[in-house]
Amino acid sequence: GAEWTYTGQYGVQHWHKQYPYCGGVFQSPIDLQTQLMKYDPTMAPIEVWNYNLSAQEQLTLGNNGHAVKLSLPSRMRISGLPRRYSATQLHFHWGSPTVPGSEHTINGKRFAAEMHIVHFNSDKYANVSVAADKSDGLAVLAVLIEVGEFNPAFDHFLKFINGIKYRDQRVQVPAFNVRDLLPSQLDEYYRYDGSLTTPPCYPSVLWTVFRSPVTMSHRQFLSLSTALYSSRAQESVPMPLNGNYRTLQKPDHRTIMVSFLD
Ligand SMILES: NS(=O)(=O)c1c(F)c(F)c(S(=O)(=O)CCO)c(N[C@H]2CCc3ccccc32)c1F
Ligand SMILES: [Zn+2]
Repeated sequence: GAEWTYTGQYGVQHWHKQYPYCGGVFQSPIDLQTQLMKYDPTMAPIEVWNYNLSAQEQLTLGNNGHAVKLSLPSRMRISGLPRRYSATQLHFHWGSPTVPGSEHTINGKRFAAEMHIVHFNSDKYANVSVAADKSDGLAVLAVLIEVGEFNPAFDHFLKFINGIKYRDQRVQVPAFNVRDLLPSQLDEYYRYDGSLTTPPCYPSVLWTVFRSPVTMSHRQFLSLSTALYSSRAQESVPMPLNGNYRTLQKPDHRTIMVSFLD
């Protein structure tokens, strides 16, 4: 898309000049603070459907200059939300090898990285582009990532990451069981109304942030946080892609619903 970055003259504090919603209300990410939380016993465990893709199928892994993005088939769905949502893509936010870079924080704790699986309200809208600016358009599953145990599920695409080092590069990768990227427990999560965390920052996202983080090994994390550039291959000055997380936004008197009672 048009020029925007995370730092410098087109960085997060400047987005609102070209993308007015970025200066609006109900923005994401936010700090998930205990004092804003309210237990909601009606929030059912998240259920995923058709996440177990076969290796015969291929997915597009791409570097769009802002994040590493994996395309997903719309038959992948989630339920346990007010409506049914179909997947469109997943992507990651990270810091650097030494600086954590999750987007959401929990009582001020920032995690090493964060994965987002973007879904759109397929009951109501034909595709994600039509849904993206509708208040009931999108639902994103957010998974916090810590450095720890090796996680074979991440290698399904990390092993191809050197094929998309530069902006606009894409490769086809064999599909896999995307459920393996999620925490084992899908019943404990935070829920709030927010926005895209990148321009155009539409306030159209029902956020579900799982309480349990997942892990990847230090080697896997180094690969994610050091392999990519936000610049194109032919550009003379390569710009490393890291720190692609937005600053924390105001709670704007929002309540964070939680599905657990501790
Ligand atoms: N953190 S996040 O989940 O809010 C989020 C991103 F962080 C992100 F990078 C992207 S993007 O499409 O890769 C690049 C910017 O549009 C999207 N893509 C969204 C933005 C608008 C749009 C329109 C069609 C398909 C996907 C998206 C996104 F929803
Ligand atoms: Zn994201």
